[in-house]
Amino acid sequence: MGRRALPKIDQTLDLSRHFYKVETLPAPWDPVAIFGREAPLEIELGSGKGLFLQNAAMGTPERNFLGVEVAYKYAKFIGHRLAKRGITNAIAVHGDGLKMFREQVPDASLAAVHVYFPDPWWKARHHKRRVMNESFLEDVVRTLQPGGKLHFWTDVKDYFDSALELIAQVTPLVGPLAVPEREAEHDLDFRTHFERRTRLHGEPVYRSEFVKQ
Ligand SMILES: C[S@@+](CC[C@H](N)C(=O)[O-])C[C@H]1O[C@@H](n2cnc3c(N)ncnc32)[C@H](O)[C@@H]1O
Repeated sequence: MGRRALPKIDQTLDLSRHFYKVETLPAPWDPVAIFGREAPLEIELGSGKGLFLQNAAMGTPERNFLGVEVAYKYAKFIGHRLAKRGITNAIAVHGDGLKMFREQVPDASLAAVHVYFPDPWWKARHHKRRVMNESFLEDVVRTLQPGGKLHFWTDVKDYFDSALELIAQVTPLVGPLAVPEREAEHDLDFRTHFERRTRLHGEPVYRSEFVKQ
């Protein structure tokens, strides 16, 4: 599926509290400096246009959310989206999420990791570029707190099956737990934009959830 152009953003809006670059995140890692409070932190890798971040932040105000997105214009668009709505418990970060996990996210610091509809890299010789790889999964296990969750959804059956096999092989995560499909109550009542598009096309979505014990 291709992507539509992004709506224009208001260049005068102050994004300084909602849009970061991986290199400008506080070092050492300090979510309190970003969010101004202590709260369970959830990270989404590959946030696209940011629907998950917006809905999750508004629906669970007692948690903090960080979305990392490698495409600059999407990351900035998300920052704008969050700033425009005055959301204080979510930020967008521009950069390589795999590198951020490897180099910056501390052990046992996360309540959840979310990966929704990652780029499928269809050709077998490109599968090594898939984000659900062994090294990232090791980082997920390392950075989740006990009881923390990994959420992985996709519309690509082959990616789903191979990622679940890899999770079983290389991690102690418990799952997959069943994630039932929910009826959408309004036009943006989907986990992400890609879930919305996939379901509006009448195609299946494969959902999984794992827990670190
Ligand atoms: C197919 S889109 C899905 C977007 C969104 N999760 C959704 O479901 O609507 C995958 C997104 O992952 C981003 N991405 C790919 N590799 C990444 C990485 N290493 N770090 C951060 N974002 C990444 C891409 O730029 C793209 O926006």
